[in-house]
Amino acid sequence: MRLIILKDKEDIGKWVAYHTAKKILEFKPTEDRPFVLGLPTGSTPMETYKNLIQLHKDGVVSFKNVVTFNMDEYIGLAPDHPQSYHYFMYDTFFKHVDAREENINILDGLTTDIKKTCEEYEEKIKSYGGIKLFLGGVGEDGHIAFNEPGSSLESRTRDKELTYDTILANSRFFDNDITKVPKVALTVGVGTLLDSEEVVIMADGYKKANAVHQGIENGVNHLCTLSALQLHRRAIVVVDESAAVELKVKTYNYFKEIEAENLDTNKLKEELLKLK
Ligand SMILES: N[C@@H]1[C@@H](O)[C@H](O)[C@@H](COP(=O)(O)O)O[C@@H]1O
Repeated sequence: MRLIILKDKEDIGKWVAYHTAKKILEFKPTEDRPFVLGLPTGSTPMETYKNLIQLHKDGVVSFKNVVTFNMDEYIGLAPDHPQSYHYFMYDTFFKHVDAREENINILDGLTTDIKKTCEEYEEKIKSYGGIKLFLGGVGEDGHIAFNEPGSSLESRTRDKELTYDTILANSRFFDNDITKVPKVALTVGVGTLLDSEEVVIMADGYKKANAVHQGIENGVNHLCTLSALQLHRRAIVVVDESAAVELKVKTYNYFKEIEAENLDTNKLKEELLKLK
């Protein structure tokens, strides 16, 4: 696992956007051979989307031949509900770039057949040969997507009951009223994420520091599904200084040192522009 420690959330957004655009450009996607990208919602990836949109506007990257699969969706929220992940994705990202409707995949929170919807999602991912790059955030308790503590590390796309902590944390998007937060969600599994060719998880702020510590310095454990990334061949965790405060000085120094060449976002952008 790589750990990239950057100054702040703005830098995380740049780093992850440049990294993502670089992967897309290197892949040279076409209609018949699209780049398959896994996408998250939440406040953490906002900066990444902002930077990806700018790169698109500057003519650096196109999403025309990028097929996307979103991580999760609340059960019971219609796509036009402002807090649904459908709405978030269009509002935050898709409507600002050249993504094609037929290439966008988001779990249907209004499905009447959960099992079928989840199986079809997995099948569709497979039909594209799997996900090249899955971006994600992390919950305060270390969950990735909606894989709450205790999720099987082999789990696939399914419905998942949300913990009280997650409901409480997400109530900030629902007028701080926990009764308005859906109690169940559809989510890709830990196994689904681990099957991706590369996974990049972002975390910023002190509230995520414990999750980062548990996920990186402790053993693989279903109580912190972020830690499952230790089993992944190509996992990158990108954090800011605040989210790194609970790491041991030794761990912090080690990753700062071995990644020293890879922390300069201006340099990353220059490298990206050379690929254009
Ligand atoms: N299902 C989402 C996760 O995918 C996200 O990583 C987490 C953190 O959200 P935020 O980035 O807003 O802190 O929230 C929700 O639980």
